[in-house]
Amino acid sequence: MTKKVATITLNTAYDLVGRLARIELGEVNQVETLGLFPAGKGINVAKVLNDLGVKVAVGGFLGEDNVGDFEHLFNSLGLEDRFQRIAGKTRINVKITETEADVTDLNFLGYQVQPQDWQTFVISSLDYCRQFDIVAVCGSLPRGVSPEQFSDWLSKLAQVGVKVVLDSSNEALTAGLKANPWLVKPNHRELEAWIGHSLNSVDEIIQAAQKLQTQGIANVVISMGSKGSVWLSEQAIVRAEPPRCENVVSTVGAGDSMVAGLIYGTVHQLSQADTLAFASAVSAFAVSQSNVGVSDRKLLDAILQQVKITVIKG
Ligand SMILES: Nc1ncnc2c1ncn2[C@@H]1O[C@H](COP(=O)(O)OP(=O)(O)OP(=O)(O)O)[C@@H](O)[C@H]1O
Ligand SMILES: O=P(O)(O)OC[C@@]1(O)O[C@H](CO)[C@@H](O)[C@@H]1O
Repeated sequence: MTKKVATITLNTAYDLVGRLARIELGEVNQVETLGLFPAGKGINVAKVLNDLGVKVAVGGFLGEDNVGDFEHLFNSLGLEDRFQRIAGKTRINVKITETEADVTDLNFLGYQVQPQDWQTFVISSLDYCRQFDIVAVCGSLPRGVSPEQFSDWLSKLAQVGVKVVLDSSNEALTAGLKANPWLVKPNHRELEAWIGHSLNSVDEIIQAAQKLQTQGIANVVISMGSKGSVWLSEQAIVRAEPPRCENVVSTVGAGDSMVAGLIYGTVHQLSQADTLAFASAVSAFAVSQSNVGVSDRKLLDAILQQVKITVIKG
């Protein structure tokens, strides 16, 4: 039977994505706008899964003042809309890619979740999530949701019997880890922040990831940008190296595309190595475009052929 998938985004965002040679602080900067997208990590994961032919439901919070483009997206893709509308606006995140540099993020403030909103969310989400096999909980916490509330809800979600995939950062990641999700995907920097010191080689990254594993997390996937990723499970440690992308347009959503690829592999019962190879190809595909999604399956297959997989232990 096909596995049912939902993604939860508590802190949704409109992404305003652009590109310029170099940001001059204090000056007027002309930006080549690449798009304004209804987004947030869980929505990005859902968009990619939908392109890959996996049916997805989406939930979390949306500000009722600027909900239009989100509803248009859900309708046009046929995503099952479980979002709770609350007072206020969904935030806008500005993302600028400089030539030969990383993305600069300017994340603005959005809605504030009220205690009553959270109570309603906890009751309804724990109810509707029962019908799913995999629930991906992605992104940061909005104002009004404490790490303790998040951890408590996530523990209850795991107890419902779904496979919880967690992709978050900072205090939400630390709090979420206490709920023993089935899979986590921090990036290299997030792992450093969690462990409290820098990690300067793949070996050091694996050692730190093993500490996460011993906390009771069955699958720990660490993404390392253009250097690829490692996946530690009870069975094996696998490393994937994507091909070098010559034309990086925007790395926004690369991590979300990887999470979508990991879920795709799980849904289709691929092996650990095949799943990580597939997820690497999907995420490498993502950096060559301004938005997330898989528009060209042939190109994805071509990238997949170039992913290098190494079984480090297994
Ligand atoms: N320049 C690149 N070339 C090829 N693949 C890449 C590149 N950058 C990222 N990737 C792929 O995307 C995956 C996720 O990237 P990264 O570690 O930057 O995630 P992230 O920081 O969670 O991303 P996000 O920007 O979505 O938060 C990597 O493991 C890799 O497979
Ligand atoms: O502030 P968060 O929730 O951690 O991240 C939000 C965000 O940066 O993540 C996505 C890219 O991964 C974007 O669509 C969105 O703006």
